[in-house]
Amino acid sequence: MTPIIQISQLSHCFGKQQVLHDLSLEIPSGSLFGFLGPNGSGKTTTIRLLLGLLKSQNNAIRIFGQDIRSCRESILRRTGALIESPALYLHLSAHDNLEIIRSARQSDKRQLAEVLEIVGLSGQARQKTGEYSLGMRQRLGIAMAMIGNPELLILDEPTNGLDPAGIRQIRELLLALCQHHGKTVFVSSHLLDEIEKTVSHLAILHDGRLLFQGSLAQLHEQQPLQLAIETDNNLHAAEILRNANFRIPEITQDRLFVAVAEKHQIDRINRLLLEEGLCVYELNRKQRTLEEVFFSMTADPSRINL
Ligand SMILES: Nc1ncnc2c1ncn2[C@@H]1O[C@H](COP(=O)(O)OP(=O)(O)OP(=O)(O)O)[C@@H](O)[C@H]1O
Repeated sequence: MTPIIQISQLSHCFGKQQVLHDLSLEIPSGSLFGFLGPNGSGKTTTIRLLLGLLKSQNNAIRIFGQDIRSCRESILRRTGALIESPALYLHLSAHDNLEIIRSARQSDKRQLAEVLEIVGLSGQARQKTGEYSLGMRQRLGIAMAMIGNPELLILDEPTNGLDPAGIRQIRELLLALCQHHGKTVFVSSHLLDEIEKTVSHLAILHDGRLLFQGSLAQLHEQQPLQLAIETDNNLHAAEILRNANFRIPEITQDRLFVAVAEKHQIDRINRLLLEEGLCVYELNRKQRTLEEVFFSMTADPSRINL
């Protein structure tokens, strides 16, 4: 896939504070790309640089193959954005808020009904946005970003402050935008569960440095394999495996977890336990959640070999 956004060695300083360090990223066209990082890691700064709201200090950002510094206008015509919360006229309806943007962008009037339908607000289109819930406002913000039918949507923390139902609606909306409406969606978030359920690709940022970029599958492949084992005597099983030089990171009441480097060790573990007369009830690969991976990376980024 051709990258729709290419960032190469992007650095940024606010005064003497360097907040981005040589950030290089490629966002594949058609992807739902999650941009993850703890508070203050530089996500919003990156997004503001992508949109030309901050001037990049080196020649590092290309979107649709064009340089943001020299082609900002033509890039923004093909890009919709939502940074945190949408700026709404609260005394106006959703329809009228959208109409202001539509007329400024001189896009087709039929788009209003279309975007309202996509974000599930057709029924409340004439209601004042001051009466909208936070989730409805965020969905309207995404509808606003879609006016002009942009190929690329850049959304900064669109689920911030939402309840679980609101988060789920945004998640379904982002998936639909990508899968059914052909958009590339670049979304920042610190909600790891959400990212794991939604994105096809992701990048992890920490203190302005990139720790990982790639697909979710690649991220999981890089993680050490662990086996969850249940036997009729887990303590004895742990002792047998330790004696055979296996590392046991964790024992819970009903399982022990064993670190394995290669697939064939699983067979060896099984044989060792059976030879010692243990009953093996379960032998299962344990996949670390994104949350576990994220915290292990951000707790000690130097350990990650990317
Ligand atoms: N306008 C500014 N002037 C000075 N420093 C800033 C400015 N904007 C951001 N920073 C600093 O840059 C760093 C990165 O901030 P940024 O908002 O990009 O992080 P973030 O990952 O988006 O965090 P959050 O999840 O809290 O929004 C922080 O240390 C922040 O204090």
